[in-house]
Amino acid sequence: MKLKIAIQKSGRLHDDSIKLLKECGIDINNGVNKLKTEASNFPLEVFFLRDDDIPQYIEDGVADIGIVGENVVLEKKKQVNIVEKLGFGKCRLSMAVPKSFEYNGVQDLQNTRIATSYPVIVDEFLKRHNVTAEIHEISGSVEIAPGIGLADAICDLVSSGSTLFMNGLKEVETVLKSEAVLAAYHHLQPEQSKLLDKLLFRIQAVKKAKNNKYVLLNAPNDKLQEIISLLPGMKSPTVLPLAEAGWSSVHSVLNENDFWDIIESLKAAGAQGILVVPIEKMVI
Ligand SMILES: Nc1ncnc2c1ncn2[C@@H]1O[C@H](COP(=O)(O)OP(=O)(O)OP(=O)(O)O)[C@@H](O)[C@H]1O
Ligand SMILES: O=P(O)(O)OC[C@H]1O[C@H](OP(=O)(O)OP(=O)(O)O)[C@H](O)[C@@H]1O
Ligand SMILES: [Mg+2]
Repeated sequence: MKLKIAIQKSGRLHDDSIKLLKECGIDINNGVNKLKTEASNFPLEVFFLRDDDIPQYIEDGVADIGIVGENVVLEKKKQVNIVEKLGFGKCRLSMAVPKSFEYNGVQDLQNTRIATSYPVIVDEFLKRHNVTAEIHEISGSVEIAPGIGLADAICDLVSSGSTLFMNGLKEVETVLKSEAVLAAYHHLQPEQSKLLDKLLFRIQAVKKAKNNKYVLLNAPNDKLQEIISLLPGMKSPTVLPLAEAGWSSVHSVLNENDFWDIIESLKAAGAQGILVVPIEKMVI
C-alpha cells in the first residue's frame, strides 16, 4: 500500500514541494519530464500535475494527498481536507486598478470589468460587498488586461508587487491571503491515514525546526539566574560548567519571532560568545 501525492509539475510550488519531501527524509528521483515517480525509502508515489487539476484529483481519491495553493483549493470548490499549512508559496489575491484610477473603496468597482483567473473567488467577494461587476476570466498575463483595454481592474496573485508596479497598477483590496497547503482525500483508508500521519509528523518537525534556533552562550555564574530567566528552552535551558571557573555554558532553543529581542536582553544581562545554530528537525 502506497500513499499517492500530487505536486505541481513545474511552477512556483514545484521546487519547494520537492524540498519539503527531501527535508522529511523522503528520496524521490525526479527524472526530467517524468509525470510519475516513487520514493525509494517511503511508501509514496508522486504525480506531477498542473496545479489547477490537483484539487479534483484529491476530491476523486485519484491522489490521496496533494500540495497546492489555498487559492486554488478555494477557487476550484472541491471537497478536500486541508490538513496542514506549509509555510511557502505565500501570496495574496488582490484587486488592482491603474494608477490613475481614483479609488476610494469597493463601491468604486461597481459596473467595472474585472479580469481574473479566479472568477469564483472574485464573484463571492463582489457579492459579499454588494457590488455588481463584469468578470472577465483569463488564464494568465492578467496584469496587462487594463493596459490593452480588456478590463478596468484586475484580481490576481501578488507577492512582491513588482508585476503590478511594472504594469502601472496599484493594489487596492486584499481578497484572500494564501500559502501552499497539504490537502487530503476525505475518505482515506486507515492504512493511508496512518501513512499520512507519519508524513505529517515529519512535516511538523521540519516546520518547527525552521521556526526555532539553537542558542549557545557563555554566562558568568553570578548572572546565571538572570540569563536563565530570559530563556524559554524546550523544557528548561541546559547549563554546563565551563573549564574556566566561575563560568557556565547555557544552551537553549529560541523561537524566530522573539529571537532578536531575547538576544539583546541576553547580551545586556552579561552573556558572551553567543552562537546561533539552525535546527534541522524538532520533535517535542
Ligand atoms: N508571486 C508569487 N509568490 C508566491 N507564491 C505564488 C506567487 N504566485 C503564485 N504563487 C502560488 O503558487 C501557486 C502556483 O503558481 P504558478 O504561477 O506556478 O501557477 P500556474 O502558472 O497556474 O502553474 P501550472 O502550470 O501548474 O498551472 C499559485 O496558485 C499560488 O498559490
Ligand atoms: O507580486 P509579484 O512578486 O510580482 O508576483 C506576482 C506574479 O506572480 C505570479 O505569476 P508567476 O510569476 O508565477 O507567472 P505565471 O503568470 O506564468 O503563473 C502571479 O500570477 C503574478 O503575476
Ligand atoms: Mg495553474
